[in-house]
Amino acid sequence: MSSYKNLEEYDQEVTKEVQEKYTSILNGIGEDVSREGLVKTPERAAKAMQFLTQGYDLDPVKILKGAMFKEDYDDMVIIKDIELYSLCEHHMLPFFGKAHIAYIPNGHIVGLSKIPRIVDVFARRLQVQERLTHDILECINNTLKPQGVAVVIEASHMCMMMRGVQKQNSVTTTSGFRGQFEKQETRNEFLKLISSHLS
Ligand SMILES: Nc1nc2c(ncn2[C@@H]2O[C@H](COP(=O)(O)OP(=O)(O)OP(=O)(O)O)[C@@H](O)[C@H]2O)c(=O)[nH]1
Ligand SMILES: [Zn+2]
Repeated sequence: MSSYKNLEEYDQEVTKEVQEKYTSILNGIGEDVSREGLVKTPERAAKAMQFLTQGYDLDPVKILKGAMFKEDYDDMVIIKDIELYSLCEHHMLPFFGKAHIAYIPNGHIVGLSKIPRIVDVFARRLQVQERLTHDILECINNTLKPQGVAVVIEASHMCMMMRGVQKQNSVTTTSGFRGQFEKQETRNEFLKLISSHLS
């Protein structure tokens, strides 16, 4: 089964190559790479970047297929408030927030933890929020083949907070709906349930 990378699992050649680039970046911004605090920074940054982009090496279909169980339950299953951290592909700065995901089974349910796992698989890549939303949506739709699937993501983008327009409070919401969730009634039930505070 796919799992997250341990530090010792980083590809040494990739680490070395990326590390050299980070040394150039530090030099480029006028830093002294030989000062104590920075000596190991290029290596740390190279490993951090590999961690944050490890989703390219993971197979979300395999993750879902590894825990699909035959079950007749055919009501809505919602996993809400799944925290996510990704990197915007325009600035390589973080965007972060929550995903709310629902599906209506069609003969098979999926192990609950696999939904947040596939969120991480797609979030740990260079992304835009819209594509991240659709990647998750299509993966569940094509693999689980449910009666319907819905994905809502609410996120804050550091590239809009720390730089650029410098807006601290704006939240971007993206959504995608397939199957039964294309019907207004089902979609509204889902939206009502994710905005309630039952939990
Ligand atoms: N649609 C979308 N845009 C994003 C996302 N993340 C960052 N962006 C935007 O990507 C755009 C890139 O625009 P550019 O004008 O090429 O870059 P820029 O000069 O750095 O733009 P500013 O951020 O406005 O300073 C910006 O408007 C960002 O806000 C995302 O997930 N989705
Ligand atoms: Zn950005």
